[in-house]
Amino acid sequence: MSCPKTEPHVVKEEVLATGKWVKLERTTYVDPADKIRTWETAKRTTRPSNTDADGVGIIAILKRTLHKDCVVMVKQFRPPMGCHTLEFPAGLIDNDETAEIAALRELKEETGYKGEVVGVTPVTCLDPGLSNCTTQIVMVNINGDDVENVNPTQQLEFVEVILLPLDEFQKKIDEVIKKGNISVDSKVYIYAMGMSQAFFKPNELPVLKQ
Ligand SMILES: Nc1nc(=O)[nH]c2c1ncn2[C@H]1C[C@H](O)[C@@H](COP(=O)(O)OP(=O)(O)O)O1
Repeated sequence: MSCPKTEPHVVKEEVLATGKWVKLERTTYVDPADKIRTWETAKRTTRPSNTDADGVGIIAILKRTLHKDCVVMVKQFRPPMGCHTLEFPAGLIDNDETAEIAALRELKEETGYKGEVVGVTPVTCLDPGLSNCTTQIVMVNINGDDVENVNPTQQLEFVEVILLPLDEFQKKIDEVIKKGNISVDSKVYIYAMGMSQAFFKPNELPVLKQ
């Protein structure tokens, strides 16, 4: 016997606790079997009214003469993880900012580099089983030969900038992980796996397999 199919939807959102940056809600929803259920949901309190994205992540490629292209990464202590993390530069979108403007501002603040936007993703979710948090990934090229990018000055003293060659990205990340006590952002690792696939096994892309 087949179950009747309902379009699942949210019917109620109750705030259980609110902090300055984050709130906890009880979300009441109707599931596909037409049953009423609840979910514990975390939300940021800071999402600007002009966008569905909370923040941006920045894939910044540093291009310099006579150097390999490098991905600009940041290492910092993340209190929720209780350890350092290796991430793409990232940050929250300020009110009335576009993703592109936020990305160039955050890149400059966190790494000192001035970049040029070459692409931007749609709004994507980050951890949908826990939170409605969203991000747009912004692709940025940095002209490392430009005089203002030769000795970049960051504005955040607790953020360490790490340059990793694009053609060995996954290998270099694995080396960082081996040293221990650091967590790598899953977006970073998945990008690294995609790069390895593209560089070393282009004919084995899953889409080409029968
Ligand atoms: N969940 C958070 N708890 C906090 O206590 N403070 C937080 C949270 N999220 C952001 N912030 C604060 C910390 C910074 O001062 C500002 C801006 O963060 P931003 O640099 O834009 O984003 P991250 O790269 O994710 O730190 O917000």
